[in-house]
Amino acid sequence: MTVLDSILDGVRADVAVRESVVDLAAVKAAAAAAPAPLDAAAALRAPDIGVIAEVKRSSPSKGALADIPDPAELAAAYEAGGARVISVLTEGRRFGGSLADLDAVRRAVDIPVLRKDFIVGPYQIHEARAHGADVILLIVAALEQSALESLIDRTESLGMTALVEVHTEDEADRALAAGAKVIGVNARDLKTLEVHPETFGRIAPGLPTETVKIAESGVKGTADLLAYAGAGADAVLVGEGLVTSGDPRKAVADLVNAGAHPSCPKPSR
Ligand SMILES: O=P(O)(O)OC[C@@H](O)[C@@H](O)c1c[nH]c2ccccc12
Repeated sequence: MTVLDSILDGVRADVAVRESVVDLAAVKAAAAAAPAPLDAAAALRAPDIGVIAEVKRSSPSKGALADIPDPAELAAAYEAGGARVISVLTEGRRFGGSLADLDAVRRAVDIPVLRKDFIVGPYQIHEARAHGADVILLIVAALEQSALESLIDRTESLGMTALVEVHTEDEADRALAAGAKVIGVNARDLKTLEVHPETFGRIAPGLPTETVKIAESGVKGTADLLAYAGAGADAVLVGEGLVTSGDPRKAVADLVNAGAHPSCPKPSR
């Protein structure tokens, strides 16, 4: 059993518990009553390299990264530093996140918010919307093709953006076949937890020009952002490098400024 499989087992158990308290009909009604979603795809397509800044307490590979007693304060610092989107991990068992974190961040910022979790079915998508998310993550390695397609459709029908995560060329082909418009290449293989920074440069050039391309994981500083930009990234998704920085506003601003500098390669759109 891979790490991903064991995470998914825990997620399914947790979703079943939540659904026994708030059923699908109720969560759909809450989603329908939420304020309209923001257009995250447009934000990510804007000129220069975008930064998606993540609220991340711990990870299966590194254990505890940061306490983050006040996720709203951290998210506000990210926004002030120029982040385009805030990513909030809501998986509890391995990443120490929660829907309460998502709520707190949603209240604290005016930019799009990504619910970062292991989505296994439609319930979590309506739940994400009900808690104010504008973007959700769909991990190709965790989903059958038919489920991937229907979850992308469900996301878009709620006015949200699906960030479809891939690790290999085959997964990228599956993402495109399922209709993904925003693709994240995760340098961390969720089956082995190893980071391979060259993965983005291998996969991104094969994606259509119009696809929004996000480089995920392993960004510690501006050199990493510049390398991903050179390989065609529209945006980078950064967790550990920000939560462990001591000054998250400055850490984001340094990345944003590097991505806006004339010497930084620009997205080819
Ligand atoms: O902390 P890092 O190396 O900057 O990585 C952030 C992000 O890419 C990572 O948290 C991530 C990418 N895809 C995921 C899927 C689930 C959980 C976490 C992730």
